Amino acid sequence: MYNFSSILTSWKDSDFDDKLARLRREHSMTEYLLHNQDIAGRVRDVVMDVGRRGDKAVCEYTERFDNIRFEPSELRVSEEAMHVSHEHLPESLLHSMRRSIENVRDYQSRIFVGSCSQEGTVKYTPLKRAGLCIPGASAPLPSTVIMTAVPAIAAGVEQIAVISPPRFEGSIHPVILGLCWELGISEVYRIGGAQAVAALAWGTETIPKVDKIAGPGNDYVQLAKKEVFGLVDMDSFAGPSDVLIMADENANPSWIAADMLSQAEHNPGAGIVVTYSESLAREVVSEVEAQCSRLSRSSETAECLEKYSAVVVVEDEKAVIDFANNFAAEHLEVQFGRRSREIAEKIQNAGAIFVGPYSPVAAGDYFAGPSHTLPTRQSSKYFSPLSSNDFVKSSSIIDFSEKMLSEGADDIIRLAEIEGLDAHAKSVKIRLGKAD
Ligand SMILES: NC(=O)c1ccc[n+]([C@@H]2O[C@H](COP(=O)([O-])OP(=O)(O)OC[C@H]3O[C@@H](n4cnc5c(N)ncnc54)[C@H](O)[C@@H]3O)[C@@H](O)[C@H]2O)c1
Ligand SMILES: N[C@H](CO)Cc1c[nH]c[nH+]1
Ligand SMILES: [Zn+2]
Repeated sequence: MYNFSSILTSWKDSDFDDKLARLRREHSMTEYLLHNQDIAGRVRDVVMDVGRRGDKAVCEYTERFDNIRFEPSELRVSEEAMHVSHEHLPESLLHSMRRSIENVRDYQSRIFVGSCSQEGTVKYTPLKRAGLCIPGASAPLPSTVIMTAVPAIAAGVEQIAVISPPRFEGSIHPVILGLCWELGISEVYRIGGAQAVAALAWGTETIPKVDKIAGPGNDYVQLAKKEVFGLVDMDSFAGPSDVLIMADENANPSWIAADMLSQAEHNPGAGIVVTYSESLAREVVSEVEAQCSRLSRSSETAECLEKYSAVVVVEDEKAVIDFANNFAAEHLEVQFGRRSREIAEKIQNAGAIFVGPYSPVAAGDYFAGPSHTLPTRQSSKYFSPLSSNDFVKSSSIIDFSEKMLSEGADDIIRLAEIEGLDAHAKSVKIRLGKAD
């Protein structure tokens, strides 16, 4: 059995401030970007090289980082392989996937701004071509296909290209392929990391350029998305997973422990609890110790608990809420029994908020409807979850009549003249017969 007593920390302990500062550093975007300039530099080199040399560079980096030698013509998965993978999906799995897809489609359609009529003010147009990153190195994540592709489909994106890193013998997990086929996506490339993001952003001889790249991934994927911003659009920084669980004294310690472990098993992943109840905190730690050893990925999960996780006891309820707003979690659980909704109302910073004891993160990861691709490293202070609204762009509409122009003419002319831009002023005057 594991001993995780070191993750417990209380405001009454002398080293509390130090432990909290370490936890904040571990999860801070600022610290991460300041101290990973070397990776960012290598990612930039890969991105630029792919821009200059296209497929040749993509194949070289795939050989270097994934140990697979491909010819450019082999990068795209054949439709035959995708069709066969779909045929082999077990009926029960396909049934669960379809229920999940329906929930996501329904939620993403309901929140889509593009379907609200804004006649005469703004025009929404779906992006034509989106590139989606599906992780596959530490663990293949088929559910991420649903959580990235269905929002794009709900927005009306015409073409979707998927990248996912090659595993042994260059294959992609068959469930990822089968699921893409189920969703009508037939353009899948078996490449990952910065080289794959760069290929989608620049376009290569065999991979057509996209308009936006979205989806989770490791440091190389996320830093490459940041690097190609401008050439294409990108979604948030969706890196290593975390959950912050706010709990009162009546919350269930074994359920909380299970939810902490479910994020820590992502490796890298973090489970953090904040409560004002010392007895609950102690029970959570014992439960984590008891449950961790029974998991199939127990040693990696234990490592993530020790490195990135914590059970924090603070003074009172207000301190719990302040901690949560400061931490800006990717996933935030509110385990305050009947008061969970009321407490959730006080939260400003969180990627997704899971309200009450029957909303584990797993419900959002697989089924509820919002995408599980969420901003990490405390970036939920300024980024939002991936959604159908990421796959639409807007054009403003200015549709003046002669009357409207003449009513605004003096102001427009004055504002243009103060900038010394006579031609701007004249373009109004000429229409109203005021030009000299
Ligand atoms: N925030 C979210 O919404 C969310 C959702 C799902 C997954 N995730 C996260 O996504 C991540 C997935 O990571 P993964 O390990 O599966 O990787 P990945 O599949 O995202 O990327 C793997 C690729 O990285 C490249 N790479 C690896 N080591 C490299 C090196 N030393 N130099 C250059 N390139 C290198 C390789 O080309 C490899 O193919 C995890 O952190 C997981 O927690 C986040
Ligand atoms: N919790 C992860 C990041 O939000 C997503 C995921 C995929 N599969 C299981 N979980
Ligand atoms: Zn998860």
